[in-house]
Amino acid sequence: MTELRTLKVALLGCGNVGAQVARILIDDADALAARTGARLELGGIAVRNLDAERDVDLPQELFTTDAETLVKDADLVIELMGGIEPARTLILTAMRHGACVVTGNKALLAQDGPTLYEEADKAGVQLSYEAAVAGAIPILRPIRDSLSGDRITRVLGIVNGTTNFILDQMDSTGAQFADALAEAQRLGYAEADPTADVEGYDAAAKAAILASLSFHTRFALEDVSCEGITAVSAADIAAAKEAGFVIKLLAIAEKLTDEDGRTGVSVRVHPTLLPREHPLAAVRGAFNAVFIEAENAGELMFYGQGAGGTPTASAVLGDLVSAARRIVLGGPGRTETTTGHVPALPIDAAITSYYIGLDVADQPGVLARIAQLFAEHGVSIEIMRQTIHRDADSNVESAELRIVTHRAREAALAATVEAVKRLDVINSVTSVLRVEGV
Ligand SMILES: NC(=O)C1=CN([C@@H]2O[C@H](COP(=O)(O)OP(=O)(O)OC[C@H]3O[C@@H](n4cnc5c(N)ncnc54)[C@H](O)[C@@H]3O)[C@@H](O)[C@H]2O)C=CC1
Ligand SMILES: N[C@@H](CC=O)C(=O)O
Ligand code: NA
Repeated sequence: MTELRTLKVALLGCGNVGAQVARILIDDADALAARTGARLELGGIAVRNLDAERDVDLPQELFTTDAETLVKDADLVIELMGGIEPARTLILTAMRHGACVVTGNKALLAQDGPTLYEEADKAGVQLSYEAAVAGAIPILRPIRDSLSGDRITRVLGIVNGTTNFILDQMDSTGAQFADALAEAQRLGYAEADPTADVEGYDAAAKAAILASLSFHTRFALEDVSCEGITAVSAADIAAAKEAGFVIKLLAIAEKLTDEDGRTGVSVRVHPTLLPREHPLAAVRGAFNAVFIEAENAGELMFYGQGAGGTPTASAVLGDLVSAARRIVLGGPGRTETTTGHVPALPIDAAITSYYIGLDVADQPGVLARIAQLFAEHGVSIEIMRQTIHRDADSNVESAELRIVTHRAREAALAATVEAVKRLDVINSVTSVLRVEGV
């Protein structure tokens, strides 16, 4: 049998994902070599603290605090430190020294992707990041390769495991937000700073990557309209449940034409009501799922574990083997194309439905006045439900109104809500959430 060549792998970071990647590289070395056509030798692991406790038992001699020397001497570099610096500089150094890079760092890609893609092109190396979006789910490669002969029109997905876990726990067990978040952190789903998860920034970074690959145009974080789940209350979840909906944090990227006839892409992240029978409503715990609509393929759905050390390591290893195979064959291949030039549209151009909860005075004519305001703004009502409450002490009656609208422009919906707030019969607007799938 011919001797296989050896490719040197440098690993940066040994946390939730990095430790699992190191374990698989060592335990499955023979199988990986057979699939790659080269031996993938783990040359070193850059860490901050040589003596830190790790999830996995790894040979101590692999650890180093000198990440720079490690990347300069590698054929393949895996960046799993997270954050912007020093990850950015180390990736650039690795590529300038001829190494292909695999990363899961969506925050860095969303902030400074173009610099990294340009450097990869210039250096003739591959930059792969399947782990950065929806963890283990193969989603970027299908968009980039399998669908490269089609035109994607819409991407809709649950791409953050932590927030899906929290919303699911609140929906199914009545858990408090803080307890559900602590459990997600314990299970290794949450980012080092969970603000990125609960405020929607992590999903927004993934939405920017999905939109860029789907529409062949570079979209940055600032092109994404972003709303997290911190304002979603237990009352919102209970009201949604009673009306037959579930609340999910969705990332949406879709091609639209705005009121001026300009075609662009609306990229957004926000809590969304979905009918309980919608396929995305069945995505539980930290699982992720992404729907893609393409002109010729029609509807496609990708489902699996979107977070956690071991599942995410699977995506990293897939990228590593693919990059190593290309080295063996000679040539980096093409990692992304930016041939399109579609603008990012503001949130006002989005077309969606709204769920609106109102606390109103129980007087004759109130419903008619509210319905008239909706009609004046060109927003049609699909469902209107009223529940009467009587305060036992004061004996005063008030009414709780729940309205679901038909699809309309976001700008018209927002203007309707503002006008409703000004009506003297409105005590308060208790919730405003977007609805998909009706
Ligand atoms: N945990 C998950 O489910 C997923 C994580 N990711 C991404 O993968 C990357 C890694 O995530 P985790 O493993 O969860 O993070 P983590 O926080 O568990 O691990 C990062 C490790 O890198 C080390 N590190 C940070 N700066 C360093 C430096 N300057 N030099 C040496 N070591 C350094 C930290 O000490 C830590 O051990 C992040 O970019 C994250 O966004 C992507 C998909 C899923
Ligand atoms: N914090 C992220 C990890 C994966 O990207 C999540 O919860 O989905
Ligand atoms: Na993925």
